[in-house]
Amino acid sequence: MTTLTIEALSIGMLAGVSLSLGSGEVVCVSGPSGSGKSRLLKAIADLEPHDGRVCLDETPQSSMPASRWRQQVMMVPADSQWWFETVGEHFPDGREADGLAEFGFPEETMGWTVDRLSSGERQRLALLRAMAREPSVLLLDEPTANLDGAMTEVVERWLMQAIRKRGMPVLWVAHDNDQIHRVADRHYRILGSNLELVDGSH
Ligand SMILES: Nc1ncnc2c1ncn2[C@@H]1O[C@H](COP(=O)(O)OP(=O)(O)OP(=O)(O)O)[C@@H](O)[C@H]1O
Repeated sequence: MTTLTIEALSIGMLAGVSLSLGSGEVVCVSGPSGSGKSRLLKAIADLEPHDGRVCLDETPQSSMPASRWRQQVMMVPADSQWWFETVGEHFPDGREADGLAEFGFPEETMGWTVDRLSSGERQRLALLRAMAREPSVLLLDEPTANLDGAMTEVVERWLMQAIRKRGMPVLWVAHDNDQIHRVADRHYRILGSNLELVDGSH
């Protein structure tokens, strides 16, 4: 059982955000462009300085080196970063990615160079790469923004199965209400400097 607790977190325009996510729970956050969704995820991932407290179970973010925290509380940004020449070098121990075939990739994908990837391929491979590192918590920033309807549903199903099986708390930034209805256990909307619970989502 893993729990992520956020207490009185403030970053940018957002102030005093408090949230608790239980094992296998998906909490969606939506809000207008520029309202602070990505910055909220970055603060929780310890990628941006912020006020307030974030805890993984009983362990505060402030007590752990940022690199170790980020391995456990892993953010998958909308624009993923790739450092090596080939896809396979980004996967731990050269391990084959679970879900490769399901996401429509041929076996030789691990040998592909990163610079040939389309935006949708990058997005799917970034999700597989994150899951291969076995984080305790997942922070997803519009994980299907570059995918068509059919692939969005494949990726959603795969993610939901993995999230429930591994019991990961997940904060999922989304703008599509249909997707939010499909995946969210709870839905918050950013209104000004606050997160407001959307009616009927709990
Ligand atoms: N490091 C930073 N310092 C100061 N302001 C920042 C920083 N990073 C982002 N901002 C600003 O904070 C606001 C929120 O940015 P953020 O990227 O979180 O928005 P968002 O809700 O994710 O938007 P979108 O849906 O367009 O991706 C924006 O006005 C942005 O310009």
